Amino acid sequence: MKKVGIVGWRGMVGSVLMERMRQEGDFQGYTPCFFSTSQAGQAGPEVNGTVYELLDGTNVALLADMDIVVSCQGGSYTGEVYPQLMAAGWSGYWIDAASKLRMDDDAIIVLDPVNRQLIDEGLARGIKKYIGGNCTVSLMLMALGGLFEQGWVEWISSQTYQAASGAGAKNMRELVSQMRLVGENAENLLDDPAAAILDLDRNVVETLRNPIFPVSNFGAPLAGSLIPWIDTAMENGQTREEWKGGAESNKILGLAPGEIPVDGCCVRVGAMRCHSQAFTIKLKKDVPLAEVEQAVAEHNQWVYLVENTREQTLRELTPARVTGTLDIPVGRLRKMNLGTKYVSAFTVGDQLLWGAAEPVRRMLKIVLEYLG
Ligand SMILES: NC(=O)C1=CN([C@@H]2O[C@H](COP(=O)(O)OP(=O)(O)OC[C@H]3O[C@@H](n4cnc5c(N)ncnc54)[C@H](OP(=O)(O)O)[C@@H]3O)[C@@H](O)[C@H]2O)C=CC1
Ligand SMILES: N[C@@H](CC(=O)OP(=O)(O)O)C(=O)O
Repeated sequence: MKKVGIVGWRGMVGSVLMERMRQEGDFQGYTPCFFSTSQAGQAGPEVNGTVYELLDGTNVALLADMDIVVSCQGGSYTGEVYPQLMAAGWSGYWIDAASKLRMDDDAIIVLDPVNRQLIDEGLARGIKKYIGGNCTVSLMLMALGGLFEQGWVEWISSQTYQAASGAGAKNMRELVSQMRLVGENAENLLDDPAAAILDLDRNVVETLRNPIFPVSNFGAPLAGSLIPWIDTAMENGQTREEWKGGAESNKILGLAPGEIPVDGCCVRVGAMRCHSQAFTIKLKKDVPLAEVEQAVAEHNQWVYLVENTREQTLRELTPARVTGTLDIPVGRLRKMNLGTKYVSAFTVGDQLLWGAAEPVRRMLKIVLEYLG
């Protein structure tokens, strides 16, 4: 029996991974071992009737005993532990949700509905590092994979509307705390239908600007506001999140760096765990809209078209509708006034599912199948 070490299983991404693995009956055909960096020796998760004792996630000798390690523990953990495993001569498979190793030459960014061929070639070539992509990138490629597959895309500009979950569990709590405070402070004015709307507005703004408003995680109000900055600064004025759009998309598609330019502005909004994106797509030729729609809709079993009407958009194309599902709706699809080669589209996806846990879960199955 192969041994699979799972690190980070109780974190936010790891919990979604565990949930999906249970739903899909994935815990069979191998011996799972659960690791923790802070709870070694304590009782871990119960799987198929067995409660697993937690192993020390910092113990390289224990990790080196695994055939496959799946980590949702984060980039600093990977940065500390992976080099030690390599130095110890470990030759197992490392599957990771963190960005740390993504751009390594000997790593493949995994999104199998889009790049299964690259993954299979990698396995055959003896590649051992398989890393989940950035959430906005994975969700964009799940949505627009059909257009890339056709070779129609000249460039893409993406404007993102990213959920609090992308910044972590504490940030999700902070967003809801902010919402609560706004609601509590406005309660009397809200309950009085005769209250002047500008008084209500002033009340909300005063709450947002109050020095005691909880912003220690985001650094600024998100409820009733937005934050047009995600991740660190790059030298060229992009944020790292914006840089990932171009760098990771081309790598996932097996293209040369920058072959298809992807750039835009990444913005944090007050959604809980669904990232949304508006795309301006420049096609290489004037493809009729019906063919664009067909290519998008036929690419994978999770993507589907939302009719470009108010009714269908409000019903299908919102974080509230999509959250907690693997659905990848694509709507607002139309030719733009900019010219016949320009297409506009909008998509929503759960950033903890296709954006983080699902590609990793599926990759574990692919490696296990490969190893037989
Ligand atoms: N959040 C996201 O949207 C995405 C995250 N990722 C990657 O995944 C990594 C993990 O992210 P995320 O899941 O948000 O991280 P979390 O902070 O939720 O969890 C990481 C680890 O923190 C420890 N921990 C400490 N206290 C608690 C607690 N009360 N509940 C649960 N875990 C606790 C656990 O490790 P231990 O048992 O060892 O103490 C856990 O595995 C990120 O660093 C990022 O690299 C990738 C894509 C998207
Ligand atoms: N940066 C993403 C979440 C994330 O963890 O991305 P990455 O896996 O590229 O570090 C966000 O804030 O929405």
